[in-house]
Amino acid sequence: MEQLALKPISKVSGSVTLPGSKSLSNRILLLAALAEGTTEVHNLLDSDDIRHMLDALEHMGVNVTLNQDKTVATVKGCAGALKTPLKPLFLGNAGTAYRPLTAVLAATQGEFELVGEPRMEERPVGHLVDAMRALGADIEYLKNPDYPPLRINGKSLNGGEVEIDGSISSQFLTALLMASPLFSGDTRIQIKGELVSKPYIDITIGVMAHFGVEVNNDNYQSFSVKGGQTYQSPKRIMVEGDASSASYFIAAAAIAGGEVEINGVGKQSVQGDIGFANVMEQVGAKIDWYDEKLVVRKGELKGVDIDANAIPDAAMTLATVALFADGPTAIRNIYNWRVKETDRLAAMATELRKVGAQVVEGHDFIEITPPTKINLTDIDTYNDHRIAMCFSMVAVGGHEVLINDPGCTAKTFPTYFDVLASISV
Ligand SMILES: O=C(O)C1=C[C@@H](OP(=O)(O)O)[C@@H](O)[C@H](O)C1
Ligand SMILES: C=C(OP(=O)(O)O)C(=O)O
Repeated sequence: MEQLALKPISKVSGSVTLPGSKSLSNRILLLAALAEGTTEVHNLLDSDDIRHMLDALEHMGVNVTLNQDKTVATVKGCAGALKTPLKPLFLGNAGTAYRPLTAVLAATQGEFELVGEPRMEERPVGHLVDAMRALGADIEYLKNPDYPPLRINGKSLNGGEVEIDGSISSQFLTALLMASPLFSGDTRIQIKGELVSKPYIDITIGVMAHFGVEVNNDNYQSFSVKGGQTYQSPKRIMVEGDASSASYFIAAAAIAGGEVEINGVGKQSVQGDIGFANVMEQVGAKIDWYDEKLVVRKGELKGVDIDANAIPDAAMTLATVALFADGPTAIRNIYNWRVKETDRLAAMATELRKVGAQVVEGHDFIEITPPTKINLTDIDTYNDHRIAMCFSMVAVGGHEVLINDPGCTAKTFPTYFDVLASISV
């Protein structure tokens, strides 16, 4: 297996331009494909998760052309008329492709098989399938109940009143919302349990609005969408930089200093993970906020105790920032770390202990006490892009670290280690 030896970094300084947001890219591609009209998507992310969505759309007859560096896509909308693909749609481990496609295809005439990487078969999808079945969808589990792969016999659905469990993943509600305008009648969705990762629902509602569909959100408890609508292309749409990817550069500047300008997200960001910048201000980073960029400098780093339910992805970065804080850090209300690329609570606890931290791993929290001495060790990355990127903070803190399988960053940020090198001194 490939291993990357990251040498100690004494300072980070300069400017980075973030790749496009994963969450926005895959939502926009799917709605552009379903829409009436042609959409030019700018600053699209070029990564594995997006490629899986693009391949799936292509296999269903959608015409997409990409520019040379694959950051501008021209999508000819099919006005809801996706074709039955000749083979199963392989969606890797991309939740933002798998979940929305499950709901949308269940409401589209045709037969579809949705498959993925082995880990995708361990990531639950039952809450979404339950809701879709309650609306009359014909979805079959091909291996284990509640988990991918799925066979979908798509057909016209009427909509109506439906409940969905929101306690494990917001992606199920996102998927149901995106499919709702395709139902013939109106839909009213009631949330069961406490909805997690709420800011991602704002992203969904915002993208749907760009495509001409309004969602009524009653305090994240119930949602309503009118039926019988076709998405309308906005003609041109710009993807903002990825706020989760920004977290690594915010953290790096806060730990190592120098000054880093991060282009692509700022005060105007629609992504909840921008909240990581506020958390880092609490930790001690010095941040200047502009509409679409941040400038970050080092500060004295304090341990904090936060509820990170709203920023589950960026919060992982805090777990490695914690290695350099002056006291313990607690990250709470993150049970669903366990059902993402790997069991992230267990994996982060194991790898942080290898570096020398004292760690308490709870059912839905992690507490990290910084080590007195950082050990030289190799970091297992569990095919989880974020673990690979998070542990680069060890080098940023001035200690060599060996990252196993660094190529796993291809899920959302294939050029991450090059971009980090470009600002490292
Ligand atoms: O809707 C989205 O774009 C996402 C929602 C979050 O998942 P959960 O809602 O499962 O927490 C997040 O972790 C994921 O990376 C992207
Ligand atoms: C949880 C993640 O991915 P997914 O979109 O596959 O859920 C992630 O990117 O951290």
